[in-house]
Amino acid sequence: MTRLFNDPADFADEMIDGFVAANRNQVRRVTGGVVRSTRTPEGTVALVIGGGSGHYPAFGGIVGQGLAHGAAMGNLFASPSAHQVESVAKAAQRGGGVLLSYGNYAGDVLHFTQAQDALNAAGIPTRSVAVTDDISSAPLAEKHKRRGIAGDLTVFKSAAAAAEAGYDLDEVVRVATHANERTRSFGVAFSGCTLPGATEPLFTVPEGRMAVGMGIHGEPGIDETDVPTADELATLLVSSLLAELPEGVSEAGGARVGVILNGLGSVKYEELFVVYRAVAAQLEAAGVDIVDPEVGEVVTSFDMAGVSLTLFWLDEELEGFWAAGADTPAYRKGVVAAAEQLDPSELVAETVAEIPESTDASRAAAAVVVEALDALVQVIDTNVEELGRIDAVAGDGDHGIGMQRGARAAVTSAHAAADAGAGAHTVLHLAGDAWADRAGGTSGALWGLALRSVGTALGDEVAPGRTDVATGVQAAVDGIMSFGKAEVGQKTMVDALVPFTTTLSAAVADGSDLVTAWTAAAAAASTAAAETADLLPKMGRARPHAEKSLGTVDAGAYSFGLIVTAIVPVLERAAGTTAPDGSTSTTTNEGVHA
Ligand SMILES: Nc1ncnc2c1ncn2[C@@H]1O[C@H](COP(=O)(O)OP(=O)(O)O)[C@@H](O)[C@H]1O
Ligand SMILES: O=C(COP(=O)(O)O)[C@@H](O)CO
Repeated sequence: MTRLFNDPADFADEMIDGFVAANRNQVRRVTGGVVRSTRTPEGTVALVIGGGSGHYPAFGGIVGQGLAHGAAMGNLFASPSAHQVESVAKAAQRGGGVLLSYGNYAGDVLHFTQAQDALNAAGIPTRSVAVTDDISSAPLAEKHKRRGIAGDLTVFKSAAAAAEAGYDLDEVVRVATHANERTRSFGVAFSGCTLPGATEPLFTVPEGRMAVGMGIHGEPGIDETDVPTADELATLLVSSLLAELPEGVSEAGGARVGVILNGLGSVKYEELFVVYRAVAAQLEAAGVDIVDPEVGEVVTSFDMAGVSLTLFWLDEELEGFWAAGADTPAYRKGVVAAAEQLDPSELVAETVAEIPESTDASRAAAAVVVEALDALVQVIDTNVEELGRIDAVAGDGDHGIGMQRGARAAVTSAHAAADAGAGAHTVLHLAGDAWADRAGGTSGALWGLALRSVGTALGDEVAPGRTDVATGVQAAVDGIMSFGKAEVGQKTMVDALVPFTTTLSAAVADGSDLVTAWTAAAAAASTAAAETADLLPKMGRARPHAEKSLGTVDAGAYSFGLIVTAIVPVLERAAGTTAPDGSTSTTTNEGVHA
């Protein structure tokens, strides 16, 4: 149970502010996260890590000498936005290029990839390595689909040590990739976790039971048993990992191995030590030479009761990096020479976006956009619990809170922009950035992209007509499919998006007014969303345990259908076909004219 918070919506930001205040000699606050407070030699590679808040020490807690140069820190259990990652990377980089490294989660992959593209376009050579150590989350043949858990530490530490040894970007990528190949983890859970302000846990484990292979966000596991003894748990963890030796390791006997026994938030250190006693004995009985074991909290999940074991199969190069010193707020090892502190003035604060010129016509359209976003927030607020329930069947259950965070941030930004005289394009662009920044996650990335795409089509000059709206919707769908790589039939929001845009564009082309066209398109999207219950997920977090999803609709498709349906009355009012008191009229609207 999480007890200490103010407004839950501000928890992540307030947590980061407090973390920075408590660790001023190691980290500095920048837009999107934190960077080292110490100077990094010019020309060296910067390791920028990141992910959702709620996993301390990951990710800000392991920023410092011998480990990360910066961490992009997203909202609770949601990836940071591309903008946040880009901001941290620009503050951390010192001319040698950037390696982005993060846990392999759908939202993180989308946002970090977007940031990587933007950084390369800005002339900062940037590469990425996603951590895929959780052997329970996908079979070996699909190792690239596995989730990242406490193996973050072995990959991040190896990459950082290589960067501090002066390796160039290609070599740092090679080391990080090799460390990821040589890292295997396996975890169990005894309870769920409750996010700040929530009255119910995000996910649960039945009392007296142990969820084997459950993810750090409650992603479904592979088995459930009674809670074992500490020694029996050690046997399960060790045997599961010894059953999958990485390439290049022919046998456990004689192998040198870094070991992490990780607590997920509410298992006491003393309990971990009882388990580690048996872990060490069983590894040594298998002939393993244990090197620099870590027992404690490396990657947590709020107040989740759980344990994971990580084996880092060393070779000579990796052992040197594993043994290297580090000095970060949450992880210290060996001796690290004190580096010069940066002057606060050296970290330039981000500039606030200017509001460009717009016409009265576009500002009138912007007012309709704001009303549509208000309707969007209202329908998400009404359905937030149901969206979380649907997403929890095979995903991590955060679709409802993620959409709510994003939508509320977007509407706040949209109102502010409209009040400042912004046109439709600017209102939608700022709303899209705010959505992605606050929501993170897969839906945060995609809805941010969608709003920006529609905004580009509407512009800040003309009174957008139904053709402009249809063009903007099509651009949004094209962008989401190009960026997210999902196709129809793979159980994602694309299954509702495509029928929506197809129906809308066809109706507009046939001469229907916008209200008629949008109403027909919303019906098509809602029907398609309902039909996703018969599909198996092929993309996103629900994919690894797809069979659990049969019979349940896709959360993103369902929320999309709710949203476009909720916008119909807004368009009717804008077209003057429905008065604020709900009475209707029969005017033909040529476009979105407030
Ligand atoms: N590659 C993708 N393209 C389009 N939509 C996707 C993709 N991957 C996942 N989704 C959508 O995202 C929804 C989950 O959103 P969210 O809860 O934000 O994801 P996560 O928590 O995994 O980041 C899914 O129900 C699905 O509709
Ligand atoms: O869950 C996380 C990110 O995954 P999403 O796909 O954004 O939900 C985060 O807690 C770990 O980075």
